Parts: sequence; structure tokens; C-alpha cells
Amino acid sequence: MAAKALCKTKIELFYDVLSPYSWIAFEVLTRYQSKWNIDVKLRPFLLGGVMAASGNQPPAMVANKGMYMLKDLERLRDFTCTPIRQPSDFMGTIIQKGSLQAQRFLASVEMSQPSLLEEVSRQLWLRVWNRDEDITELESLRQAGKMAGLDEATLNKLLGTLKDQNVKDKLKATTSQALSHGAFGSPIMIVHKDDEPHIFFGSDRFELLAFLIGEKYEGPLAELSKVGDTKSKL
Ligand SMILES: N[C@@H](CCC(=O)N[C@@H](CS)C(=O)NCC(=O)O)C(=O)O
Repeated sequence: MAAKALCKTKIELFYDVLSPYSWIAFEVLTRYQSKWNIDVKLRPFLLGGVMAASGNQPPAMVANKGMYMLKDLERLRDFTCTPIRQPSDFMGTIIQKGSLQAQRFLASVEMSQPSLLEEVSRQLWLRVWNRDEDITELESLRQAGKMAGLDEATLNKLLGTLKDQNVKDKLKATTSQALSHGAFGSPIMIVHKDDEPHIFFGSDRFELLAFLIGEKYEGPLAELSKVGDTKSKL
């Protein structure tokens, strides 16, 4: 058992809470965390920075792609049990407002409260991609942090760091690391196997990822169905 734990496969999940597909990958991967012999490292990055540096564009900039995506997400919501609902002002929320503050907040949580990074990320996704709520104002970030279990004093401290150089640098460094692996969108999963990084793009590559690491993929709900509660985390 100890030997097995020693050779856990490290998987880095690079994500931005503006990306609904990243939410799906995040929920599926965290469900498999206790089922597979893996060590998941959550890596919040800035999707806008990845898009700009890689010369890519959000899928919704192509009208037909955007329309397809909304249908696709409806299907995935039910299939993966991730309660995605489109924001009422999609272009305003996703393209214009963006996620800089939210991702800086996550970078700050990653640095000083890493054990709460998973839940703060989930609470931000619930705001923007479920309840149609803002994720750009300090008060919005505060609410997400509170829901995730951060106490008032820690929250005040974290919210006061969003303009700090080390927080900005952390987000930039994570974004650069993803780019150096070849990122062009979100989610990106980097599987470290045989001393090599293997890149996967999308929430729909778990079969391939499982094949690479010698694990069995039992669909997006595997871990939830095992514990018999598909809604407890959401
Ligand atoms: N097929 C992928 C699509 C993922 C996706 O479209 N991600 C968006 C952000 S929400 C992206 O970064 N797209 C870049 C691209 O498609 O080139 C999945 O099912 O997860």
C-alpha cells in the first residue's frame, strides 16, 4: 500500500472558472481522485492569457460553434451531473467581464490556503455557471470564499492580496507553464508519466488519459455512483 502511494501519477489540471468544460473536467477528475492511483494538482490559470498567447479564440466567437456549445453543455450537464446553466448575458459575462479577479483570487488561495482551493473553485463555478452571479466584484469573491468555508479574517487577508505582485506573478507563472506544455484552451490536463508530461485538452479525453495511466475509466459519475450520492458535492 505504501509503495502504491509512493508511485501515484501526478496530474495537473489547468483551468479557468470562465470555462464550463473545465468545470466538468474538474468534477470528474476530483471524483476519480480517491479511485485511481493519482495525485491531482489544481492549477488555476488565465484562459484569456492562454488564448492571446496561443493565437486562439473562445469557441463562442464563431456563431455556429457557440450555438453548438450551448446544446453540447446541456447534454453534458445531465451526463456528467455538473449543474451548468448558461449565464443570461453570455458575451458580457464571459467575453467582456472575464475572470482576472477570480483567477487571481484562486492563485492567492492556492498559495496560502491550498486545502480550500477545490471548494473555492467549485463555488466560483456555481456562481457564474449555475446561479448567473458575478465573479468580478470583491463582494462576489467574498461570498464564494465564505461558502467554501474560509473565515472572515482569512478572507479579508486573501482579498487584500489581489493586486500584490506575488499573486499576479503566480497567475502569470501558472499560465506560462500551461503554455509551455502547449496549452491553447481550457481545461488542460498534464499527466506526468515516465518522466514525461503528456498533454490532454478537454473534459472528453478521460478514456485516453485512463489508458495512458493504466486505470479504468467508468464514466463521469463512477465515484459518485460508488458512494450512492450524485448530488452531495454540488
Ligand atoms: N471538446 C472539449 C471542448 C473544450 C472547450 O471548448 N474549451 C474551451 C473553453 S470553455 C476552449 O478553451 N476552447 C478552445 C478551442 O476549442 O480551441 C470538451 O468537451 O471539453
